[in-house]
Amino acid sequence: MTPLELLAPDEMGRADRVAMAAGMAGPTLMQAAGAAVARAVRARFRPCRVLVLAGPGNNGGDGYVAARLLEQAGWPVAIAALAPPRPGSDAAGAATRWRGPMVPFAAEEVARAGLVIDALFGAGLARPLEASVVHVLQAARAPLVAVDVPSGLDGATGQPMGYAPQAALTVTFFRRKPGHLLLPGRSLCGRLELAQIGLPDSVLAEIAPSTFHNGPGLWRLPVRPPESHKFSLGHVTVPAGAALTGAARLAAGAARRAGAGLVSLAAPDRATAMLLRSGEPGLMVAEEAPAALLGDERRNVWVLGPGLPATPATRDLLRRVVDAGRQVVADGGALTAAAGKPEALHGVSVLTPHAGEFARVFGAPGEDRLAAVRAAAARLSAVAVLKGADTIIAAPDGRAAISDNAPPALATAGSGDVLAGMIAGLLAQGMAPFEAACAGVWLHGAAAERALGGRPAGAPLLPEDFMAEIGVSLASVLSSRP
Ligand SMILES: NC(=O)C1=CN([C@@H]2O[C@H](COP(=O)(O)OP(=O)(O)OC[C@H]3O[C@@H](n4cnc5c(N)ncnc54)[C@H](O)[C@@H]3O)[C@@H](O)[C@H]2O)[C@@H](O)CC1
Ligand SMILES: [K+]
Repeated sequence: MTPLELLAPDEMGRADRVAMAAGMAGPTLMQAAGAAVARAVRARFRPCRVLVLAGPGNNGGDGYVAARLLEQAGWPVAIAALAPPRPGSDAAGAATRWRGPMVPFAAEEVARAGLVIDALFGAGLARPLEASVVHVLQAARAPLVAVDVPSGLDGATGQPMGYAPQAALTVTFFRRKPGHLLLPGRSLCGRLELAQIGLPDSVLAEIAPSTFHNGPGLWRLPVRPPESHKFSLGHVTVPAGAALTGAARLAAGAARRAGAGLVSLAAPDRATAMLLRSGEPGLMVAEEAPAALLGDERRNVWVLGPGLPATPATRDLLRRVVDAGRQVVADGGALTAAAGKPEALHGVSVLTPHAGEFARVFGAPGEDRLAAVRAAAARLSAVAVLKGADTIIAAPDGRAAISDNAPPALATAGSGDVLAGMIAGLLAQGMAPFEAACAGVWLHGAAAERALGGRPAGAPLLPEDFMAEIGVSLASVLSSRP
């Protein structure tokens, strides 16, 4: 299985140094990295005229090794060096073993190639590419294979520093980097291959990675003991607004399917209660004012926001629920009601903003969304989930996870309400907030994937449709576990 830890470029550099201090030789790692690139190229492409663009650092060094091995395999290869490696460096060692043709670092050379290997910059990227380098990269007509990352892509954030080329294939080493999963990095990498180059996993003990690829290996779903009864599996309460009752119903339906023992909607008035009762038969509808339900401590988790208005009343309700010691998943109206006032959300367990809501509450996240979500989680001592095609989940203790299994079909109204309900349903059964949020996000994507059933990932999908697949997705994770 692909390891779940993700290493930012500086952590990767530390891993490298730890291994070297333990006696691992730099040239050995470089040889293994270059060999992995050559192997991936040979597996995916037919022999053709290869041009390796080599930078001055170790990324370039990997390129020299790959060039040599491809040439030995009979491929026509040339190298265009942007700058020579620093004398005495591992890359300089790799360069001296290259006996094949060197060509100018020029657009015409790139345009003539049948395959371009981009070994300009990897983890050592320090500033945006110069315009002349961008010009050369943009001349490529052929597929581009990136060594470690497409040059210009910040491996920590997934954002190009200005420009990064579109790769058909990216070969990275030891562990994936956050930028391989975060957008637009994930798209720019094309197909991603992870190669092991001899670095032992034990170096991770010193790095203590805190960023992970979200997947079932990262959390454990609650398993119902035989003596379970509905009251032992939590009670999720979802206050509904008078308008947008559908949002609350979706959240409540999702909480049930995620396994909460009891789920009830709280109606703001009699007419809304009637409307809500016409929904699923298993959903309970309370007609008391939400605050009157707070005395019942078995109502352990509240979903606040789907379909609630962004008003001071919503903010007050959130405060009362938190002060009563209940867990809260804050979404929609509850988030917008905290626009510019993040402290209004203090005490919630999980908040699930989309990009717009995140910006309203905390300000625009900027280039480094991973850092911004971590900062939001730390600031509120809550789990923060920034929803999107590359949902980021961060815990106040510094852990973060990146999800990449959401099909674009999930970009539809109601999808977020379902997610908030799923997370609440998992929390209600006793999962810890970070694990519940990660599991909810992943199962949400998995349910959508199932609902698509082989249709294109961007095909339209109704929340009702993928909600029906939550139970199966959950069951398949449970049954794949010993
Ligand atoms: N475990 C590891 O960390 C391993 C790393 N390897 C390779 O080493 C790479 C990292 O090597 P380095 O740390 O030498 O870094 P890079 O090779 O990514 O680049 C560093 C060099 O590029 C220059 N530079 C940075 N940005 C520039 C820009 N925009 N324009 C012009 N010059 C710029 C720097 O001044 C420095 O000379 C990885 O990406 C990977 O490909 C492999 O060799 C094997 C093992
Ligand atoms: K590169």
